[in-house]
Amino acid sequence: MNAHALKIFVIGAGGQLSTALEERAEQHGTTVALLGYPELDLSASPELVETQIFKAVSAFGAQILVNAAAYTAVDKAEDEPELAQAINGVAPGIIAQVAARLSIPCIHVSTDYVFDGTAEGYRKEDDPTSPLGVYGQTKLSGEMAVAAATTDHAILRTAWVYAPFGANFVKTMLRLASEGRTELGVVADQYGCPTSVLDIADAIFKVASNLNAKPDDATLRGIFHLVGAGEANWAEFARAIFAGATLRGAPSAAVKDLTSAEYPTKAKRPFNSRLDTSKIKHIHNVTMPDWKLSLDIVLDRLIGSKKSAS
Ligand SMILES: NC(=O)C1=CN([C@@H]2O[C@H](COP(=O)(O)OP(=O)(O)OC[C@H]3O[C@@H](n4cnc5c(N)ncnc54)[C@H](OP(=O)(O)O)[C@@H]3O)[C@@H](O)[C@H]2O)C=CC1
Ligand SMILES: Cc1cn([C@H]2C[C@H](O)[C@@H](COP(=O)(O)OP(=O)(O)O[C@H]3O[C@@H](C)C(=O)[C@@H](O)[C@H]3O)O2)c(=O)[nH]c1=O
Repeated sequence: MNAHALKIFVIGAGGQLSTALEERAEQHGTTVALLGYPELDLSASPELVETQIFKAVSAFGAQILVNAAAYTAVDKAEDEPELAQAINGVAPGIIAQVAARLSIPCIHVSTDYVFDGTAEGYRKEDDPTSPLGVYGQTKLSGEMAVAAATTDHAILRTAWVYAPFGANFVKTMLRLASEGRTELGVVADQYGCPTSVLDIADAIFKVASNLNAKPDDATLRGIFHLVGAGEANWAEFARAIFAGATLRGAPSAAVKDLTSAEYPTKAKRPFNSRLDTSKIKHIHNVTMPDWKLSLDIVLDRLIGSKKSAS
């Protein structure tokens, strides 16, 4: 282990982001420790949560605290608003308070679903928020709790996250095709920016290093949008997944465009949640790859590399 490695403590284990951070820590010259469910239950009493986190983070001697845990079941959150609020709305504030007590920066991750999706174009960090459902409302409340607890924070709003592991849209599409579905109806009127969790992890290591290097630089702190370059609607995203599957000899399905009304869900989703990433590019020097290039990397890991044409 590198004695000078940046020590990063991650709240959450086994999720997409916590797994990616753990996997990529060494190549970024950092040492990562994680604390997640069931050892830590973020919905437990705030006193217990704070005590457990403080003890673990201070014992590790962390220089940065990252919150990678969240309640991410968008539809289920409509039926469990209190649980979603405890995990997404309250716990981030407790985590940020621990960071403040230890005088270390806190990196928190939020979502495009804080927007209602009615505006045109790409959303900037200070555009008005107006979440449509419980998940987005609780994530917005978490952003506010972090900002209230410490100015030494970076809140990274990402979107449409996919990974070679965990639960995500790419894996759902591949699973449905492998189960024999030959045609799938997918909504084509919700637009956003698909984002590989591997790119998010790389960006977090860079942001962590910047925050650590310049503890008094306020411009490095605040809210930043962090999504894959490019855009898609969910049907286009699905078609790209199946095109990649076909090239790799894996089962694929035809995609039929649906409207949101034709694919009813418990929670409403924004029609346009494209995020503008120029702020993180200019301030943290983070340039996110095109989501289609990153999708290739994830598909390589999930179903193997492309078969050469013979
Ligand atoms: N996934 C996406 O499409 C998007 C995610 N985000 C945000 O990115 C961040 C990372 O999300 P991602 O990794 O994809 O999410 P995952 O759902 O893959 O992981 C969430 C993690 O939080 C943990 N967790 C949930 N409840 C608790 C609890 N009560 N106590 C402790 N840990 C808990 C889960 O543990 P367990 O598995 O044991 O339940 C899991 O490790 C989150 O802040 C999310 O809101 C933003 C935009 C899009
Ligand atoms: C599986 C499936 C989904 N859909 C639609 C439903 C929805 O509008 C869209 C995406 O569905 P999902 O349920 O996979 O995605 P969803 O849970 O809405 O994804 C969101 O997760 C949270 C955590 C975030 O923060 C967001 O950025 C976003 O990634 O595709 C279809 O149209 N057909 C299908 O067969």
